[in-house]
Amino acid sequence: MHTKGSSCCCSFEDYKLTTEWLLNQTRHRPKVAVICGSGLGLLAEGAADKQTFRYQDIPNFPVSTVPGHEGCLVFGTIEETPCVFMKGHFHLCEGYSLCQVTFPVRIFKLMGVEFMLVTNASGGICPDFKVGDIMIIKDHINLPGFAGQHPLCGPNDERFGTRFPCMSDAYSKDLRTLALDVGSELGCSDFIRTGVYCMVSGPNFETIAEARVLLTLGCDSVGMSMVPEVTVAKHCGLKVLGLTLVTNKVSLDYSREEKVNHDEVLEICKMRAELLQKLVTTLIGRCQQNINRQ
Ligand SMILES: O=P(O)(O)O[C@@H]1C[C@H](O)[C@@H](CO)O1
Ligand SMILES: Nc1nc2[nH]cnc2c(=O)[nH]1
Repeated sequence: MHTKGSSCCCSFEDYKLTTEWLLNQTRHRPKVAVICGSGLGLLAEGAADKQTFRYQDIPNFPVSTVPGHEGCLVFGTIEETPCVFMKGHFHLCEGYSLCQVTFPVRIFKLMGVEFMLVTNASGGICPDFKVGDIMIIKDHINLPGFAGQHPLCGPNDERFGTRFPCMSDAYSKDLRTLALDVGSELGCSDFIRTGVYCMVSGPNFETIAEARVLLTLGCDSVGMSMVPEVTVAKHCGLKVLGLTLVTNKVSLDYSREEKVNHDEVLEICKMRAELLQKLVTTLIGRCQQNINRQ
């Protein structure tokens, strides 16, 4: 089903088979999808009436290999809103094609999902950012995409979206405003930021020279995921909100000695997981009110 190389694409039958398999296995019909980044699987714990499927048991699904990614799909409800959570997502640096990385997004679309909340861990580039900040993503830079590593390269299936999609409004303004309002209600305004997120492939963290380039490009934080999923979500008409947790400061200065590592990333995710769960749960509840009003 998956072939290597940038023209990798899954056939519509592959998406249909997986979707039908899931629709037969669960009575849940999610309206909201939440992709949980490294160490953020706790977000799914707040759901009621949970039903869990391991990625390895779902036809055509890849499996998570990065520590901090449990590798299961959790259906459930948050304040009466039917949701589906990805406890762990996929990365280019794991060796997956972008078709595999973004495969779940089109499944969510076919299942009837309307909103997608994506979370991940990232390194803070903006000098004002602090470890533990939560950045609401207003825009992204798809660096791998500049070099043709792009989930929409290859044959375009019009059943999902247009050949040349607009990406300037990838992150819903309404959902960003809602996230800011909910953040301030929860007393988090001191560490809620808004900014531009840049994706690189990884798996190494940035050199100092690379970090300086990203700062010059206007990036506020950098990570190794999220952008392919957002791109495919926008292509197929899902509303998207991206929240990235700043788990470390990217070094911009040769005289500074600190060295980032994945354990440190997971430590900060653990510290903020409960608050992020509260933020996401409240947001989903408000989204439902928006859906009801539409
Ligand atoms: O939240 P994600 O999965 O993007 O986590 C980032 C990317 C790497 O998995 C990890 C590096 O520490 O952080
Ligand atoms: N590329 C990148 N990804 C991250 N994920 C968490 N922290 C970082 C970082 O500093 N750089």
